[in-house]
Amino acid sequence: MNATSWPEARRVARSAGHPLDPTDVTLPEALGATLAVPLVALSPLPAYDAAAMDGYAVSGPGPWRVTGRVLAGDARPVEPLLPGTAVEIATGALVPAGVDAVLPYERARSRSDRVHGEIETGRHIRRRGDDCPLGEEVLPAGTLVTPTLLGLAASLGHDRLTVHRRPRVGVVVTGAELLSHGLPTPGRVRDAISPMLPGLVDSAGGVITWTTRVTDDKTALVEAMSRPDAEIVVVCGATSVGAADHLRGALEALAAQVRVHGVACRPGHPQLLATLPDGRCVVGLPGNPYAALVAALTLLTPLLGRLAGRAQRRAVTARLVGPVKVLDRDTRLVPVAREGSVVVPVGHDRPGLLWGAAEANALAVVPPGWQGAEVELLALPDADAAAAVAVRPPEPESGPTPPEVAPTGADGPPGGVLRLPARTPLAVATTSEN
Ligand SMILES: Nc1nc2c(c(=O)[nH]1)N[C@H]1C(S)=C(S)[C@@H](COP(=O)(O)OP(=O)(O)OC[C@H]3O[C@@H](n4cnc5c(N)ncnc54)[C@H](O)[C@@H]3O)O[C@H]1N2
Ligand code: MOO
Repeated sequence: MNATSWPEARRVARSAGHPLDPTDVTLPEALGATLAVPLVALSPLPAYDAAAMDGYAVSGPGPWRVTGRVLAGDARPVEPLLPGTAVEIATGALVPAGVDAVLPYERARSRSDRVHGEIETGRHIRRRGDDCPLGEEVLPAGTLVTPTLLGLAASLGHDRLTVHRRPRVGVVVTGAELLSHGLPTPGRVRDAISPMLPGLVDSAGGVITWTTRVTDDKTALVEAMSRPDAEIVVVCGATSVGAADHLRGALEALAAQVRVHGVACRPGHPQLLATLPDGRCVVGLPGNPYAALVAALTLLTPLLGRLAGRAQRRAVTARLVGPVKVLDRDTRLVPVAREGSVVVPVGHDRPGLLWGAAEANALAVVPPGWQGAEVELLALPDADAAAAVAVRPPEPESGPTPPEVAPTGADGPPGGVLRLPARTPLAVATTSEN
């Protein structure tokens, strides 16, 4: 196997597709997608001269005679103020013409209908367009739509946003030994990859539209991968060279162009990336769950980010402190936790074990022969990100709850394809692609 270097693998993944078509969606639907056009101010901000404090809007030198009251939301036109007069005004209310300043209640002394105080011309008035002029390009295309961006878009007068369509991901889970629930038994293990994929895919800008489990059989794998309704097919397991590992054979049968044929990294060595003749991409994740996570962050999230139209982010780096086994030829991906200004390895990072990664904030990228202190970090979607949540519309059901696959794979339906239930609506993490 001629393994691609880790940085090159990510570059190839990022360039293996193009941003998907723009689509117009409501603000809530846009959360987690990427702006396909710049966010423009449809209104100046503020949209009108507005009071910034509760108090008196005054005209000319004081003392002032109070002639009325303007509250926020008052739509009736207010007469221009004459010098020597004032109106009581609420924060956010439209400031009448002729006003020189707003005098906050705390600074005002009032006697009968007269008000006294010191003013500074222009003080406590937010002038129309002061914060943002009409037509300003506020954020560029390629910006991730976050909860904050939705608030800003609403302030600027948007009801809908033009975003890139989210890339659809189909998942093919291989492995006759896999259980989808209950305790592991001799020869049987729990499928640990499918549960982590929806969050990873969502946080990178995509959406899983179907999940299928296949027995260890090349024809079944070819059939599952031929489903056209996803831009990316993720195959879990079957990447290696064992008697039951049919991914490479299936790709050959499908006349796929393999672009990454193994990556010089540990774990995650056998991961691969291929393009099918119709343009769909296939990402092969090794069966060992931590290796699958590494491969997802190496190949899948950059590809998703590209298809989702996300601008590429600058690498985040940190000083790595603690024992790390550095390899001669391979990049190591090490789960780390932040401790003050540095990151430290958390351990528990064998290829089959997600314990360390589940404790970590990020994976540190330790290049071959590394001697330095700084490392690149790949952020892991975390609870904070998951809390910035949108509930996506339910995805199409992909069939009834499946039976478990028998160890021999012989009890599956004709063609060996078993359906897994579609995932339920998901808490969406909005971290960017790494
Ligand atoms: N002769 C060689 N054998 C192996 C090599 C190699 O280079 N030469 N590479 C090893 C490495 S590294 C990895 S990683 C694995 C990759 O294996 P596959 O992608 O073919 O996956 P499987 O063989 O199906 O499974 C490997 C391992 O992972 C468990 N598994 C599979 N799927 C899941 C899942 N969804 N959830 C939890 N665990 C899963 C499976 O039971 C096996 O234990 O190959 C090595 N071998
Ligand atoms: O490198 Mo494998 O990808 O260790 O588990």
